[in-house]
Amino acid sequence: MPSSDVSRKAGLKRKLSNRLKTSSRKKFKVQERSADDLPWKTVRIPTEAGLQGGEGILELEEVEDVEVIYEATEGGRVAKFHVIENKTPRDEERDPDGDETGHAEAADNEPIIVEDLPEFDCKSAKLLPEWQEFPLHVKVKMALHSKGFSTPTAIQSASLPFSLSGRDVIGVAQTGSGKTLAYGLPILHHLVSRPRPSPSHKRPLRALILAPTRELALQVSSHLNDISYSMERLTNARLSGASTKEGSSMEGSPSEAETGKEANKPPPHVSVAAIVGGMSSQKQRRLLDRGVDILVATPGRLWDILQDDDELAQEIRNLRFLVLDEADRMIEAGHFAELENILRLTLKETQDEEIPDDTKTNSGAQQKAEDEEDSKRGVKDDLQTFVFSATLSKDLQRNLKKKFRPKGNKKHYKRDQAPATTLDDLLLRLDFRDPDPQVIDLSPAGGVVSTLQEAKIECLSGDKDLYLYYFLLRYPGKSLVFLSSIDGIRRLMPLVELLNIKAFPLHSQLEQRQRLKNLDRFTKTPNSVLLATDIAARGLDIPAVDHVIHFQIPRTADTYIHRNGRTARAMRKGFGMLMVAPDERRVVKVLLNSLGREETEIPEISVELSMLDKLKYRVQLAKKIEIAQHKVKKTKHDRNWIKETADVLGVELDSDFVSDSEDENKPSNKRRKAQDREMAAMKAELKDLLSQPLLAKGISAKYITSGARPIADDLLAGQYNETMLGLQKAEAGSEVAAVKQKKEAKVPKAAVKKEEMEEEWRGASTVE
Ligand SMILES: Nc1ncnc2c1ncn2[C@@H]1O[C@H](COP(=O)(O)OP(=O)(O)OP(=O)(O)O)[C@@H](O)[C@H]1O
Repeated sequence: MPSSDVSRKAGLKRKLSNRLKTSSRKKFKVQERSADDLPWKTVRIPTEAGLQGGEGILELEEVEDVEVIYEATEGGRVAKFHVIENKTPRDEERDPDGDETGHAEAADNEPIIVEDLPEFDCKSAKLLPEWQEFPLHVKVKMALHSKGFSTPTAIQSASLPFSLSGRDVIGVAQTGSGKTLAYGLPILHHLVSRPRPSPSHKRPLRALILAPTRELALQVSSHLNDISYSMERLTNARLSGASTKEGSSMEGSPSEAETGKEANKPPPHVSVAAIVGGMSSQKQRRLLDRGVDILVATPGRLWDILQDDDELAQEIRNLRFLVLDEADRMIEAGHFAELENILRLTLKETQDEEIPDDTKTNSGAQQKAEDEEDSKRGVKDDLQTFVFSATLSKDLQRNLKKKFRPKGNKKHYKRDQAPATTLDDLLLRLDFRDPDPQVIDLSPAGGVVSTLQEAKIECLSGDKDLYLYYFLLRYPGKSLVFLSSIDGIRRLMPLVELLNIKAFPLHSQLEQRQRLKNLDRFTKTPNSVLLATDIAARGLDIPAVDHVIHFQIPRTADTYIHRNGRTARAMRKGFGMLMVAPDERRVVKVLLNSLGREETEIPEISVELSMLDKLKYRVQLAKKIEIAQHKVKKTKHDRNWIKETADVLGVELDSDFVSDSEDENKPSNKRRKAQDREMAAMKAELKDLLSQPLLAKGISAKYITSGARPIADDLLAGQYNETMLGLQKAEAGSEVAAVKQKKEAKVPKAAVKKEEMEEEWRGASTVE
């Protein structure tokens, strides 16, 4: 290490110390690092020095912007290294003083915040070698380490070099590939690199993340909060005068929040909040009044709040980061107008933006000149924009890029321009400050994640309930079942419950609190089922979903990709199954063709027909009960409605109607009683059926070592299906592969087709 550098920085420290001694101003500690983790740069050794090879010197390194502080400890004098601000080029442009909180000149009586950064040496301890190339703040790295994220995902690796150097990024990568942190890490890095905001100042909004659904917005905010909490926990920050905890380690000593020492706790370095519809808007407003760094919002609720909050509107005009997560879905979700209104706030104040006029073209020379002008101009101001999705059409990506290419024959976008009509139109109005936003497209061919096994079941639509029941028993696990309509969920829910399947609904007509509760219960209940509409299709990161079942066919290829994306996340295995009725076959074909795929690529799952027969009666009986229950509920509901309406209108009801419920001998009451008895009998029968073991063909339950298929060995090896005795435990994907191989190996193609067709269209059950 060249000693001149160190002594220069030591001098700087002395200067700082002197100033601090004479002032009671707020003091911020900058990053503290171990010697090995300083931003060392290799010194090029001139060839003329003649030191190459064999001289005992392999590499010389130097370091800049580091304070060396000597502390007297019991064990002697200890040197500590403080790195001064870790900035992106844009930070420097915007904020040469390194304080964008607007309170560098803090009040004299403010408390001092002290932080203990634990020894975190990713270089020498090799804790996070895979993250080494990314200049992320040490606190961010510590949090990544504590979460066990030892390797960046592909989209993170590909986008971080650009986002950390201040560029705008359009990122497309498969579902479950870590896109949230791909855009979240540069934001966290930026925020944690500035001094910790003062407790007595409202922090200005720095990042706005827009997400299409409430659940996704809440999930993104909790994901980022999680990292922020980890940073906090590992940093052990406290207000000066508070007792110091000893032995702060990489795993982190308990935080003050955990030990209840709230009084000494400074505000978090980074604060993240979500504002979404369906939750208390007063509370959300209070949150905003207190000030947050990162706001995650659905466009609808944000626009509601913005309409009477000029301060927030102003903050959005001054954002440092704007993120559109799953932008394509935001349009489908009917947030078009609100989204556009919000985006208008982020347009550059002084200059109308340009969008290309595709009807006119540029000459090559003109184009070149304008490109040069662009690159000379560099970034216009400091807003960084990130657009991420698993599905952003190639056309749109091209158009977004093209926006910055041909500058001749400019068409100006004005603030009062007519509303956008398509996603392309809308995104083209995004005011990227970067003259050449970086497009990173890592989406897999055909939209299929490599760890996803796809399959289908072809059956009559009336048989879907039966096949679904079969699937859930045959392949226990966490299953997310997608339906296209809320009515469909309302019909299926009581049926699966009668069949003793643990199921939870999720759709837009449920209250937000109930939606979150159901998601949580689904997450925590093993072998449970979530019956959901497409509000659950995008972005939700529910841990360990084993199966995605398309009970009703998705309407678009994008929805198919996003639904499937709820499983096979973060390189885990997953299974997606289409349930195709004859009249849906064409839709499936079109859908797959639009992904450049063939319908025949998706194999059929093998079904144990003998088992299906046994389940048929259960399903029929459950349906009968469900229909009868529905009838009773409806009659009750109608009677109550008539009574309530009559009350409101002050109308007297017919005496027969009023006394109906009391008179035992009335024919209608007798009928009702008989119905109740019938219902009780059916329920008892179903209960009995559900309690009986389901035996596969050739199985003897009494003599497990005999019968056509002895099951003793499977039982001993724990390889048995718990509800279907005689069938081995199996993963849904493995049975698909077996069928594929069998067909390919043994049966001539023509014969397979005929046999399959007969089976496919015969149907298995009828609804009575
Ligand atoms: N570097 C990493 N190492 C390990 N796990 C990670 C890493 N980054 C993110 N994850 C985890 O991967 C999971 C998926 O991440 P995320 O929800 O960001 O995916 P996504 O690409 O946004 O998916 P979708 O397109 O469905 O919204 C999360 O549980 C997240 O915690």
